Amino acid sequence: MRKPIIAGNWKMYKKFSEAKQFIEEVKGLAPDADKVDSIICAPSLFLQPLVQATEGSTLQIGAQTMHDAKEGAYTGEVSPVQLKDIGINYVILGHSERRQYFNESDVSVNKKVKAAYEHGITPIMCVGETLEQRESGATASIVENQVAAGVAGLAEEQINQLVIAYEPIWAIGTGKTATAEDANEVCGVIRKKIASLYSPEAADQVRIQYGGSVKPANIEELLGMEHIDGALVGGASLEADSFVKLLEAGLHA
Ligand SMILES: O=C[C@H](O)COP(=O)(O)O
Repeated sequence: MRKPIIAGNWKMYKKFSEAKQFIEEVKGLAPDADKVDSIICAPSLFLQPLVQATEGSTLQIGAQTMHDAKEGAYTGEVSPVQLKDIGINYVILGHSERRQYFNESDVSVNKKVKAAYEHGITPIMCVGETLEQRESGATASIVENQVAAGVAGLAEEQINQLVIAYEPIWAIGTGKTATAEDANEVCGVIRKKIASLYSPEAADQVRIQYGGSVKPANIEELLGMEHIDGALVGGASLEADSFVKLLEAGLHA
């Protein structure tokens, strides 16, 4: 049985005062860490104070991106060493917004995934198809290729720790959710790809989240699916009440 992982992705939302207020409201309500992994991926600017604010809580703070180099002349970037040093254990990599607006490619995502492992940070590696790709029947091949490129060169014991987020781009922030069956089917494709690249055991361990307009009203159905082990949530992670409901759904998955 794979432990559910519910991660909020705040993207570039919230002022610091709002972020702190949210953490104060949620930190005592996150489930036991042995039952659900509960994570908020906050803007880089807020990471260190939010890590401090969650000390002693099962709510963890994650990052939304990082550079693959451990240090260097990369103005504006944050390194895996810097993240680990302040207590960050999760990082979202290859989110479709990073691929679309910041030129991230399968190759750069793969470098970042490897760098995250080198520094003891668990990657949440995002994959997903556009509407055009879905309509042309290319979803499975697109997602399989993204997965294969993203994990290239990783050892099987690293794969066991991996989190993959399947986020159909057309469902992000649009209010359109993939049906639970469709989401499960693609998550199943991902699991099968991991089995073919590594082993059935690795495929059984890897955790796969669904992301794209997840909210309290639909999370239970999604988490009830065979291949969906969690959710990566944007909009519905911004309000404390709503995020707590998502965490509770993880507890009952
Ligand atoms: O990382 C989260 C996803 O982009 C989903 O965002 P959303 O829940 O607002 O659709």
